[in-house]
Amino acid sequence: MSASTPVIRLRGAGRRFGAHEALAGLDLTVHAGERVAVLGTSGAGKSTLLALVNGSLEPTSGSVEVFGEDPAGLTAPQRRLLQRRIGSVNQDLALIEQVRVVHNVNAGRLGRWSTTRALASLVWPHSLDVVRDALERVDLGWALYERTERLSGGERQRVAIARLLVQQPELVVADEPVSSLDPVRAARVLDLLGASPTGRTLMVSLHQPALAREHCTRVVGLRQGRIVLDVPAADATDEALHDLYELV
Ligand SMILES: Nc1ncnc2c1ncn2[C@@H]1O[C@H](COP(=O)(O)OP(=O)(O)OP(=O)(O)O)[C@@H](O)[C@H]1O
Repeated sequence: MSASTPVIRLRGAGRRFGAHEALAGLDLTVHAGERVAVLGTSGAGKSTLLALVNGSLEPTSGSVEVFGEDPAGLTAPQRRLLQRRIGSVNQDLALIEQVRVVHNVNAGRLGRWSTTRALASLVWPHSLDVVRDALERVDLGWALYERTERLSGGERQRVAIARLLVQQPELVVADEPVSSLDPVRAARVLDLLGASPTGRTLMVSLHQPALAREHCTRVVGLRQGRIVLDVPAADATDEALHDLYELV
C-alpha cells in the first residue's frame, strides 16, 4: 500500500438482507488521519456501513477495500493480519461477562500473542502496566480486577474502549461507542479514539451531531441506505443536517 492509498474505499457498495436493501451504491473514500462521523436516523444503515468497513459483513454489490485490500478476496491468515490493523467497537461490545476486566482489556492484544501466551495470561495477566494505563485513560483505573458482569453499561462501554486502546489499531471503526456515556466522558472517549501520534483514522457512528462537529473532521450522512451528505465537520450545521433527521 502506498502512502496515497486510501484507508477505506467503497465503490458502488451495497448490502441486502433478503429483499431489504440496507445500503445501496455507496461511493466513499477515506484517507489516513481522517475522523469520519456517520450520522443518520435509526435504521439508516450506519451499523451496516461500519460492518462492511470492519470486515464483519461483505457487500452484496460493489466493492469495499480497506488498506488497499478487499477482505473478501483474502485468505484466512491474510484476513487476520488485516484485522489486527482495525479496531472495532460494536453496539454489543463483545465483552466476556464472567471474567475480570483485565482479561477483557488484554483481549485487544490477542491477535499479536501466541496461543500459549494468551492462555497463560488468563492465569497470570500479562502486560498489566499497559492494561492499567488504558483503564486509567477511560477513568476505570479502579476496575482492573472487577468482574465485568458487575459493571454498569457506561463502564462496560469504556472497558471496550480500553481494549481497543491496547490494540493500537491504525483504523478505528466504532458503532455508537459513547451511547451510554455522560457528556464529559463521551467527549473524552472520542478524543481518545481519534488521538494517536501517527494520525489514526476513525469512522464512528453517532446520534449527537454536536459531538461529530467537535471531534471529527468529516460528516457523512446516511438516509435510507444512501449517502445524502458528505461535508467537512465544520459545515455540518443544524440546517445542513435538518433533512437527514426529518421523519420519513
Ligand atoms: N442482519 C440483518 N438482517 C435483516 N435486516 C437487517 C440486518 N441488519 C440490519 N438490517 C436492516 O438494515 C437496515 C439498516 O440497519 P442498521 O442497523 O445498519 O441501521 P442503523 O442506522 O445502524 O440504526 P440504529 O441507529 O438504530 O443502530 C434496517 O432496516 C435494519 O432492519
